[in-house]
Amino acid sequence: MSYSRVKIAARLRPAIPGEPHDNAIRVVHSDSGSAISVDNPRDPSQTFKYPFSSCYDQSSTQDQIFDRDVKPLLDLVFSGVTTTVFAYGVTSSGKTHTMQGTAQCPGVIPRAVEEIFRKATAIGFQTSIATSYMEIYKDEVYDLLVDRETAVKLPVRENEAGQVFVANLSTVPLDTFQDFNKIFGRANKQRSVSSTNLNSVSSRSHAILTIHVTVVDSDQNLTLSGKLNLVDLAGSENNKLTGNDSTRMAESSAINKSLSVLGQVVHALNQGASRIPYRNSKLTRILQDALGGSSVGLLICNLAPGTKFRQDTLNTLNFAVRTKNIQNKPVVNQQATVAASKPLQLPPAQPAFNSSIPPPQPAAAPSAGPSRLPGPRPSRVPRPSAVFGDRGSLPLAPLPESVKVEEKPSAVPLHLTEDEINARIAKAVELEVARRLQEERERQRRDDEERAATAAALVSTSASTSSSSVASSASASASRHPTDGDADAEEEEDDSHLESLPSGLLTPLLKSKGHTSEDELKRRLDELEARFERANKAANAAIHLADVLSPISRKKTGRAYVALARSQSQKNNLEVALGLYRKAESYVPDNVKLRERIIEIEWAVKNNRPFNQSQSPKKRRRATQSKSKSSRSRRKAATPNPDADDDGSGKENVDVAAEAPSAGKRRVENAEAGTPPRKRRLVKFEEE
Ligand SMILES: Nc1ncnc2c1ncn2[C@@H]1O[C@H](COP(=O)(O)OP(=O)(O)OP(=O)(O)O)[C@@H](O)[C@H]1O
Repeated sequence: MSYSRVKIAARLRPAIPGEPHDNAIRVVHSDSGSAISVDNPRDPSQTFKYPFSSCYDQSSTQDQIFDRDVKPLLDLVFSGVTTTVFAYGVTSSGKTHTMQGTAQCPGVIPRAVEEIFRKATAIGFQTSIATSYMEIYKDEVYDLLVDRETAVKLPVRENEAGQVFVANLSTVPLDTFQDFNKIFGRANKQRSVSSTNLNSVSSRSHAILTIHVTVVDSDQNLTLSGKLNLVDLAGSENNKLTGNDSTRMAESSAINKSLSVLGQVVHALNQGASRIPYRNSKLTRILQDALGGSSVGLLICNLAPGTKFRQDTLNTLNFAVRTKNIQNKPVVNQQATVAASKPLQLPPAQPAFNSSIPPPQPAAAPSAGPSRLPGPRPSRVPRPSAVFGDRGSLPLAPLPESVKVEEKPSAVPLHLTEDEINARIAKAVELEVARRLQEERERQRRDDEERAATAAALVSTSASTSSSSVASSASASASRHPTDGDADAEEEEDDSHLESLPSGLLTPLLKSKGHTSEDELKRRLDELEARFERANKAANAAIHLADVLSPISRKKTGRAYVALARSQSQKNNLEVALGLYRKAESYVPDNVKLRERIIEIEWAVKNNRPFNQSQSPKKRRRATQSKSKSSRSRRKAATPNPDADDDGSGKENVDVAAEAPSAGKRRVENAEAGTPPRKRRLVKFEEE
């Protein structure tokens, strides 16, 4: 199988009037290539370098980007390959400017369509061009080629071949570039935009324009169906900077959520995960083909200049680095051309985005004919191809080796008998029923996931009185690592992301609300594990529950076990506590403090010694506060407290590993000696 990686182009926009600008983000060119250079926010003497094959600086022009990175892809479209160009970046970084541009400085979209018309004329073969245009606004899909007033939410569906398509999306045949300009201009007025502090015309939706190109070689009896998807993503937003009101906030949260899922998809693809969470948002579902599918991809990373945008820039660049590794398996969509025959009325089940559409009407001689909008939706029923004169074989661009040629069955069956037609209708009905069942299953799955997320939160509530501080410490920790980028941080924030958890698994944890007794918590945790074991057995798999929970759920489950363990150790049931701490460790294996606690209790059990439980969280907090007042009083306040790490909430046991790895190492070493680990550790603290 041949692969094609997503190509990356980075573009830094100039500062716009009134915007403070500095040199924190730069484009550098050297003998080894070009790169984006960003000062390290924590240490300005250091810089991060992101090398990409195309880096455009603030003086770059629209035609430079088009000529160098987009134009070469158009040959592929004429060869029957789906190609996707998407602009990604924080709000106001120049995505719409790059993709749409202005009348004076047209962007990638008008340039690409103009070039497609030019090529269509030049190749001298029967070529038809059509367009569809949709926006994803608050995770709903709308057709931008119909009147806004009458536009309805469009469902995203999958056909029997597993191809995702937007049902009822109109596809408008185009005769000339001028036709396109009119339609595109009108549609853009319908796109959802608003003014924010960062951008007076900020896009509030993701816009996906598709140009369908169908080339017919009647001599070879071949029809090639290529597509160019041009995607202007909405920008990720920091609500503090944008000054969003409640409506904008709702839009912003939908934008950020879908971009977060995009990050998760890219992350999962890079990890080679068995399940890629395409279905978690409409954006990723629709872009599925461009991300690890059969499309050739170009990601344009738009960057805004200056220190103000530095963190966003790092996030964008980290996303680009991950996207660079995605491998697509491009295919040529070709099918045998069929002679004209009586059109057959079949239910519209043709994918609108991810697979070839039926050939639209052949392009007529250029004319400034009336626009097809807002007339009735064009039919999506396959149209017969016309027969053309002898022109030899198609002068197609040589295909890269990575592109696989895929024969598709003819779009229009010939000479069907009535029985055959009935059989097809029956099949279509069956498919529709199957689709509805699938939708129902999908709905149930989503419900289960929501319940699972609630259950995980319930575990947390039961286990910890200060779980919110865990969340804030987790997010603080994420923000402390600028190069970690958006995808990881977002993944951590998404509590409900329980990847391959068998459905209904966490249901027992939902049974009662409010206060959960220790016994009840224990019972539910046992039930949770037992159910998982059963599911595991049924699936003949040897997977541990911890392996399938999301990081957040793992932490929460670990925390629940820590709470139980702590309670047992307070009652001096050390062996039981030890077992529970070990359970907790299986969910958070990297936690240094938890490991240390286990060693301490093991030591106490082995030597038949009591184990001294910690102070209450309040006391410990007070002790910590007084610590900061003076180093002298700190020594007194921190009276040798063997449990200083454990406030009973279990929270510290799941978040500190990254903070104190060296301390943890030191303590483990101590534990191997013959004296109680606590005392030795305290000596160490005194020494410090
Ligand atoms: N290369 C450029 N040269 C000149 N001006 C630019 C350039 N790129 C962007 N701009 C200007 O910056 C502003 C923001 O650009 P644009 O609207 O394209 O951002 P965006 O990333 O699409 O934002 P949003 O996500 O909020 O829609 C606009 O005023 C635009 O004209």
